[in-house]
Amino acid sequence: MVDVKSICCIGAGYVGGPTCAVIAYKCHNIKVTIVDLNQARIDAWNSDKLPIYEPGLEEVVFDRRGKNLFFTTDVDAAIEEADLIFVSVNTPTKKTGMGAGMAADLAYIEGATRRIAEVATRSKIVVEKSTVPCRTAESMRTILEANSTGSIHFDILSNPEFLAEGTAIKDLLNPDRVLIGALQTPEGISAQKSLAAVYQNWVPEDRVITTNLWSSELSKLAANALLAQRISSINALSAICEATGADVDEVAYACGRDSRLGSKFLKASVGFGGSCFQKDILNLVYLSQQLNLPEVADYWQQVVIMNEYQKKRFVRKIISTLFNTITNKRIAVLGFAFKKDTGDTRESAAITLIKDFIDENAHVAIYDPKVEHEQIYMDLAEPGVVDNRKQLEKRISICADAYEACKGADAVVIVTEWDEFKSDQLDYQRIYDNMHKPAFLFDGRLLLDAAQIRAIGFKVHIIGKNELAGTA
Ligand SMILES: NC(=O)C1=CN([C@@H]2O[C@H](COP(=O)(O)OP(=O)(O)OC[C@H]3O[C@@H](n4cnc5c(N)ncnc54)[C@H](O)[C@@H]3O)[C@@H](O)[C@H]2O)C=CC1
Ligand SMILES: O=C(O)[C@H]1O[C@H](OP(=O)(O)OP(=O)(O)OC[C@H]2O[C@@H](n3ccc(=O)[nH]c3=O)[C@H](O)[C@@H]2O)[C@H](O)[C@@H](O)[C@@H]1O
Repeated sequence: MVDVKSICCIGAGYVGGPTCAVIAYKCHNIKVTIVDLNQARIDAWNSDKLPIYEPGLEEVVFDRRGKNLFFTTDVDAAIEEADLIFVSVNTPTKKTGMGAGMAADLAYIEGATRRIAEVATRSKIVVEKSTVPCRTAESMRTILEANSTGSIHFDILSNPEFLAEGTAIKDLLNPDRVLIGALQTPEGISAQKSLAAVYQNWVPEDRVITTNLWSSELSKLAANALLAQRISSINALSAICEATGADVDEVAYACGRDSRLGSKFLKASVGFGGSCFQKDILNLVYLSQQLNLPEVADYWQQVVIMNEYQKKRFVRKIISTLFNTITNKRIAVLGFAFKKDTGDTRESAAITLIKDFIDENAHVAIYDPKVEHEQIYMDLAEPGVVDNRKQLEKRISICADAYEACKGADAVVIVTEWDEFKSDQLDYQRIYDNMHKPAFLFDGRLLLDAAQIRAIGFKVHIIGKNELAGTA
């Protein structure tokens, strides 16, 4: 077993940054160096304004930075110094070539692995932290072994990350479980124990689960698929609720009280977003196809199909309610991030919705408390449609607060569940007074008290609720 004294993390993103900052925070005797090829990102990690917004992250980073936590682009030096290396690079869906639109692009994993093989002059434990298809560790081991010389030995572990954005620090400080997969050889098991010992500095022993490598890799894809499946299930039910007068919140509560089902992750919404759910399910679909399991592939694919349906269904509802046209109407979109408490916009439902509104020739006024304006322009630019900034600026306005976005609007659409949009936080009377009449409000997050908002005069549509319910 190796007594880990020095850790390198390759990839200073949403996972590598917070995960390894928490290790430094909890293990003062371990030197943690987080590296990235992206100089701007590393500069931001070394500045007062960190590159990602995550509650509690600043406290952790500012406490340990310069002591046992370092951020640098000097990848080779950090690899060389480390006993243990986390590979936490991006694994996006492939855009071209075999498996395009489904399979994970493993080029960054391979690049980082080859770098380790080139630079290392002594044995290392290499930990797959990124989410990868089942058996990727085998490819990493083959590359490392083929490129290593003499007495250097590499142990590969799988240690997938389960944090959710917006609660990353909380999740890392108090995880439900830490999963470590290893080859079940004496060396593999010893490496597994070395990494377990790092986590056991703050995670209770019974929450550190050890499995074989392939179970660990597949468990990560499985966990995300099961979570996303719950959202698609409740969203499918939300359509039935709207058509029947059942209330999706009441249905979710009634079902969630069954201890076999549990109450979490049953919030109907305008559709799940984020960089991982769709990517990881498609990855699982591709894996199933490759394994010649078409029924299994179709089963998981349906979770993504339902998510797309939910977004389109919401857009259709908005357009039909606004008398079948939103041309030249002002639509205020509250929230652009894929969920609250993050500035991350990857795969956010807001992007799909707003592009559809633009296609219908509406003017879209957007407000989000944490997303950078430049990011919104980047996400909405679409070659051939609104491919330059000037064109886009004519179609959207990015506003400083919700009141500015809603001023003169025909409809307000709540897309992200930020606390500041709740009925008791925002002055909806003031918003109503400054809107075109009839003033429509579409709540894609079940955030508002419908009766209260209707009493002001708004025409309200809430996902999973039928306007006429209770009146029949
Ligand atoms: N974002 C999330 O909440 C979660 C993500 N994951 C998984 O973790 C992995 C990383 O995700 P994120 O942190 O969100 O990605 P990210 O895109 O924010 O960060 C990845 C970083 O790796 C860097 N990088 C790529 N190749 C490199 C190389 N050869 N050397 C040095 N740096 C390199 C990139 O410049 C980038 O800054 C993905 O596999 C993702 O599926 C897992 C759990 C949660
Ligand atoms: O692999 C990953 O990247 C991570 O993906 C998700 O985390 P994340 O995407 O950050 O956030 P979630 O809280 O899971 O939310 C994902 C999306 O589902 C939506 N959601 C979530 C819960 C719910 O009940 N309803 C619902 O619509 C959210 O608004 C958001 O758009 C998982 O929760 C993490 O465990 C996992 O590590």
